[in-house]
Amino acid sequence: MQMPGEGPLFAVEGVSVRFGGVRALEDVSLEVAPHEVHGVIGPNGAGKTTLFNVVCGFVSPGEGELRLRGKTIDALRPHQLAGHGIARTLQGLGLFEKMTVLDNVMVGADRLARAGFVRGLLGLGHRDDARLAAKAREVLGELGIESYAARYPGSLPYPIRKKVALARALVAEPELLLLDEPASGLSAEEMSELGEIIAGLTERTAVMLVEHHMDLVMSVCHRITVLDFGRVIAAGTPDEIRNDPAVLAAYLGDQVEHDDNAEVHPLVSTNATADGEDA
Ligand SMILES: Nc1ncnc2c1ncn2[C@@H]1O[C@H](COP(=O)(O)OP(=O)(O)OP(=O)(O)O)[C@@H](O)[C@H]1O
Repeated sequence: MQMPGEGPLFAVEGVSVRFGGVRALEDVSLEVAPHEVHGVIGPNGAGKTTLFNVVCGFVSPGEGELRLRGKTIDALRPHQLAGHGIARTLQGLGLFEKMTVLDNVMVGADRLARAGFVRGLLGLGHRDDARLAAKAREVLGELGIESYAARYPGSLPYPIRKKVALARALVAEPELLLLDEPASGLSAEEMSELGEIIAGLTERTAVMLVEHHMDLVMSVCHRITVLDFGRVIAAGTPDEIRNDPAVLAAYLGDQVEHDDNAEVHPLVSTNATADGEDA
């Protein structure tokens, strides 16, 4: 595993994406250090989802490149993420409704064992179900949901389903975990628990967090990259971002456009940000 001080684990370098005439991303660069929680924020339409999709391999950048441990990743495809030690959760959780929670998580481990990157499972044949199940149970236990192992996702409350999706990503022991709006649909209490979970992940993985909820971003991220109209307008620690005039201007502009009556500071209250909708 890469250690701190060895340079970025992951880098986006000069990425531009156009959809027809729309410039969704323009010369975007960012670096995620090992064991860092790196937030990506920005007003509506800033390009966050497009950037997440580039990093997941769903969208090919027209220009620029992605680098993992210093090496360029060419033409990243979604199914190759696992082999690179990258796992993700999406807004639509993508759980298999006819499989138990345990089986859903085992699918994550099994898929990644085949890709040859599950560090704790290296050397396993993918038929070694007992060890996969033990590993899956261990991660469910860490997230406090082992008691749901035999249940089916459809019968569970949404916050539990979200944890199942997170367990499925974590079971692979990724070096980089990509989270797309993990707080959407959660109550304040659940969000604060999520914050604790994310903060606790850094011993084992770096996290790139795309998120609307400012309280969560400010409390868990070591560094934040701010997009506006597809460009990086600021990057730094939460304190630097909170006080950055360009960031304030971008959020205030967005807030005025979307809510003429809003009087709340856009970078300190979740009320001032739009909620992402889960599929
Ligand atoms: N498939 C697409 N085709 C055309 N334009 C697109 C497409 N996807 C995104 N865009 C445009 O690219 C820009 C960036 O969109 P994106 O969804 O990445 O922003 P975002 O920051 O995730 O927004 P939000 O916070 O509202 O989800 C917007 O102008 C959007 O309309």
